[in-house]
Amino acid sequence: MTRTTEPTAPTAPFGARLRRAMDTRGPLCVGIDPHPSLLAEWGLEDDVAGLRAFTDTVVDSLAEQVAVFKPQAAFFERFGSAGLAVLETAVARAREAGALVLLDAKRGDIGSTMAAYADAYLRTGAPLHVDAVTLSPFLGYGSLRPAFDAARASGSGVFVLALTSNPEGAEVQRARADDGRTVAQTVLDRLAEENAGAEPLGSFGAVVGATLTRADAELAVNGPLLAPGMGAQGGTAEGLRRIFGSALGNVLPSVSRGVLRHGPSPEGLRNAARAEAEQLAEAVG
Ligand SMILES: O=C(O)c1cc(=O)[nH]c(=O)n1[C@@H]1O[C@H](COP(=O)(O)O)[C@@H](O)[C@H]1O
Repeated sequence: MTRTTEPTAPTAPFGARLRRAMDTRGPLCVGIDPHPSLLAEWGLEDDVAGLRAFTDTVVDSLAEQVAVFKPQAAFFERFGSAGLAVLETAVARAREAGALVLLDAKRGDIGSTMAAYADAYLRTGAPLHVDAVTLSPFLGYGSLRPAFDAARASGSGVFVLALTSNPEGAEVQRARADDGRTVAQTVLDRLAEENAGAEPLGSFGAVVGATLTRADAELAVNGPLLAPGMGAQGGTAEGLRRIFGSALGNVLPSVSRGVLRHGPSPEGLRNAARAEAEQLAEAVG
């Protein structure tokens, strides 16, 4: 009988591993969003074989170059268990090649169910264990506690939605609580508590869109700030300086379609990711 070996927990916490990846590979996250329209542009069918070819090409082309991949779970879930199998393989291959994997799942639920999500993504040895996962705090920040606990135990990380890149987000996220703080600021303040004392960087990040005009929030959470919305949604490298100010050093800009539309040629993908990284280094440095 063949025994499978349980992977050991990563030695360093996610924040430290992310800091090292951003410093050595540049602060760029490439989203893996296999939209049906992109599959068509790549000459692929909108089926599991097309999904697998697309995902493998992105991972094989960029895994030694980019700091972080962010697969968007929805595009894999569209295909049921076969799609999840593609995701599982991609996660393993990306991590083997030295890239970190942030699964964009935006999970959020009552605490007891949150514990099951944490078990799915943040437990060492789970089939879909990733380096970090995106979470939604809108059932109450405290409901995410099982995910923080699981992440600490396995050296993983989480990114909590604070100020999202879509225009509809503001009506919830900019709403003010009785103490005058916005909902987003309450999330950011709780993350700062979570990351207190962590060096060189905490493992618990916030999502702050690259499309905002201004943050109008205190962003010093001592953790990473994922900035999606670059490219296709209008976010620019120059805009990051305006939004993030002195927190710029902790920003992980994320681009999906802006890079993916340069495939299926591996060279095209690599050049696009390199160009993004250079622009970012110039704007952020
Ligand atoms: O959590 C995210 O990644 C996310 C948060 C947010 O505020 N806005 C946002 O666009 N995203 C995700 O980032 C990706 C953006 O893709 P592009 O617009 O193609 O770069 C999608 O997978 C979105 O689901």
